[in-house]
Amino acid sequence: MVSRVIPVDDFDLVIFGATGDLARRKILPSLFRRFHAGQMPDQARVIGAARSDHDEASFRAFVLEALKEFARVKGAKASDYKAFVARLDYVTLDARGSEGWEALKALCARGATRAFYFSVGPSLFEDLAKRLHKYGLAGEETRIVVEKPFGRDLASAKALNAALARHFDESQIYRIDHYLGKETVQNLMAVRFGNMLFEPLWNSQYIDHIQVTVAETVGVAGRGEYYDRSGAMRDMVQNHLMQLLCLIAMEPPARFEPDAVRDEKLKVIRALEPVGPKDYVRGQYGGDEDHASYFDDVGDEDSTTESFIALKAHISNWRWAGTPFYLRTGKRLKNRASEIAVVFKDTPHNIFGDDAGRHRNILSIRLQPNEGIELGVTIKEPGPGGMRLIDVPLDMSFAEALGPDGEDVPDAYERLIMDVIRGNQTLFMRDDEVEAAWRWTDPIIAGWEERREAPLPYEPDSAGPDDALMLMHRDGRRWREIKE
Ligand SMILES: NC(=O)C1=CN([C@@H]2O[C@H](COP(=O)(O)OP(=O)(O)OC[C@H]3O[C@@H](n4cnc5c(N)ncnc54)[C@H](OP(=O)(O)O)[C@@H]3O)[C@@H](O)[C@H]2O)C=CC1
Ligand SMILES: O=C1O[C@H](COP(=O)(O)O)[C@@H](O)[C@H](O)[C@H]1O
Repeated sequence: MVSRVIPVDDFDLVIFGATGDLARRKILPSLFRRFHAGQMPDQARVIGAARSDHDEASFRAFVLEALKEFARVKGAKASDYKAFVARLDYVTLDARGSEGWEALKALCARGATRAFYFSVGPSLFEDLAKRLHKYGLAGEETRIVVEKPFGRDLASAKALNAALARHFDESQIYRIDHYLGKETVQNLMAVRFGNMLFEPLWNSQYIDHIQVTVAETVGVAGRGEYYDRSGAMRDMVQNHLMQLLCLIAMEPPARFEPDAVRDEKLKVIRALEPVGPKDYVRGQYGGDEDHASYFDDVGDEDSTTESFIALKAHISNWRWAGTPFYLRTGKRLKNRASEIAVVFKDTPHNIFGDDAGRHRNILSIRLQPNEGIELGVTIKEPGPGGMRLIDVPLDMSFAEALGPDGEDVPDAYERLIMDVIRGNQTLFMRDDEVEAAWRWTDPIIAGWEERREAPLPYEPDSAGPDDALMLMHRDGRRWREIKE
């Protein structure tokens, strides 16, 4: 089965920060993949903008190098790469000054769909918005894409929302959370709302608990300065894990449309109960002969920033009262594995007796690697040996479902950038959603800061601090293994 390519309108996409890490690793390779898939209209252009001095030719050469490193596209020929970079322009521009803006305006004068991707540090977001307005580039046809972090607390997020709102309507602002662009995450909605099978059981009457794990093997080297000011709570929980929790917990929206979906997500965030110190565990990775410690990576041995967090959240509403959501994420863990596990309750009565063995149904939604969805179902062990029960997976791996041409699942940025061009905000966060997420997160962080809590050390290549295991053990539950 080959995935369908839905054409988009002609566009000019300006990438502010086109020489930066995100542009090289994600944005430009994703655009190339869409180009190679035939989704970029003939006239569509990508315009890089940054302070670095490039002319068109040197920028194209720079992008070619980035694509060689980061865009592995099956079947792409040298001529495809060349044809793609022929669509690129470059403007040397300072977000804080006047250099380059008239040239950018001239390049954007042709009336195609126009999007500006703010792939620069957040301290420049307001400068960019102001100048887009000043140079007449903020008209209603314009869309802006804003990268994370969107604030570091409620106050800064509100200030940023207000600054953008001075120049753009909310319908023009695309706050990106790349987790929403992941194929499996969108499939979570398809599975929930496209099947009769799950939704009747999707509540605290049938679901014992939910686990969300986003485990990374990488440390914070290279991003230490940013990370040490953020920590796992701000870097991952407030945004990515929160979005996953919303999609699992929300009520069915009336339609798969931006405000219908975002209204439902907002209700979930607003229904989250406060989390006290007994319900979270923070950790920080140590080092060994093969790995630098967190202290080494950030260059500060007094840092109390967490590189791991596990917490138990409750949603106070009819659907979820009594079903805990356990979330954990961390760096330098034993495997890179992200999964949502929906653990159903035991059957109300065991007709087979204790000796037969008993298994719970677990719906596992694997975000990465090996994207797919697996449902653990209890069956009889084959053979004449009596009624022994075993757990077998009903497995839907996306690579298989997509067929030989679709083995590499599209990158989240591919989907999200095309949604910007299509003008579809469904998978982007609205201002009130981001603020509500900070409103829940802030007191948790303020609590540990007031109590001057230091994170617990954990071994590299482990599952995090042992206390994180206890968070579930004391409830008579356990984390699923972090395995690739
Ligand atoms: N890298 C990643 O994996 C991720 C990044 N993000 C977010 O994306 C954004 C970009 O991150 P990243 O690419 O890593 O950052 P980098 O520091 O690698 O790149 C920053 C870019 O901004 C440009 N820039 C800096 N100052 C100015 C200025 N005054 N005027 C115009 N351009 C300027 C730089 O180019 P020059 O010096 O030539 O001007 C460069 O192209 C940040 O908000 C980050 O938080 C979010 C998720 C993941
Ligand atoms: O936004 C971020 O996400 C990455 C993890 O993204 P993934 O798609 O590789 O799961 C994380 O490493 C980074 O710290 C964070 O800023």
